[in-house]
Amino acid sequence: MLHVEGLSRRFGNHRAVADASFVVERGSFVGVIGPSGAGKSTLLRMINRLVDPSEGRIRFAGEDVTALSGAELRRWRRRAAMIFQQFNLVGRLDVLTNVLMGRVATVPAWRSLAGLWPEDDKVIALAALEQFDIAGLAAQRAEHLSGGQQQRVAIARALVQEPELILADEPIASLDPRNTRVVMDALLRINKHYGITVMCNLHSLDLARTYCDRLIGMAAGRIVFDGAPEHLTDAIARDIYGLDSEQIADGVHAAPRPRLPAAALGEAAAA
Ligand SMILES: Nc1ncnc2c1ncn2[C@@H]1O[C@H](COP(=O)(O)OP(=O)(O)OP(=O)(O)O)[C@@H](O)[C@H]1O
Repeated sequence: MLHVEGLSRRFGNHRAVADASFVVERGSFVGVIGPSGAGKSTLLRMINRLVDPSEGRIRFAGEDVTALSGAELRRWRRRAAMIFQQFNLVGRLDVLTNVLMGRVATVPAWRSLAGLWPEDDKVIALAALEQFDIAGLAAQRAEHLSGGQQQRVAIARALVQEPELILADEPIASLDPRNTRVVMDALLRINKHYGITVMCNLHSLDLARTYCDRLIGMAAGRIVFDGAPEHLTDAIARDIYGLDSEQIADGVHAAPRPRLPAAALGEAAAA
């Protein structure tokens, strides 16, 4: 179980996340919704500790995540795998090797550096690709894949980390409608088939309502809704997004800001 208690993050005088508190039950699929700039990404990044909280505490299965550093923090990032809008694959490497990167903590460094991955890990990585119908792409360079295929590779890489929690930060923001469905189905499969808890930032209310069993609504850094999708009325959605009824009916919301690849921000690719 994930406990978030009074979590805040300030950038200068601006509070990107203000006093967020909630508990996430194991095995749930939680959508974090809200307009651009609401604090969704900062919230997820704090849980993974890519961003340090200014105040508050994160606990997971009794462990104080906010207090972790060094090797303990790296271990936490394996348990809480992050999926990014821009996929964060190594384009010049083949798909199988990208997925094997998710096993990097379980093999001696010399083996991964030399590309001498244990056969067992290759089997695990291929099986993960098969889960998402892309095993046939194993030998292709990641940069030659479509966005939807790349995001499925990123999800397979997260899966082979054997995480307990997946934090997906706008995973479908760069994808067309068909690939959006394919990627959301892949996340749903991870959640339902493997029982891995998923927290997913989404701009589309329609998608959030379709895939998530709980929604956390954010506006201006604060949590303004926390409940089942069926309890998120159009009136509440209007308040969260500051939109009119027609826009809510269309499921259209402010587009996310394009993000720099996390690698460019110095973040760990599959941390
Ligand atoms: N590194 C940073 N430095 C300064 N301000 C930041 C930083 N990261 C986020 N912010 C600010 O914090 C606020 C929340 O940003 P955040 O990216 O968490 O929102 P979001 O809901 O994920 O938005 P989007 O949907 O557009 O991705 C915004 O006002 C943003 O400009």
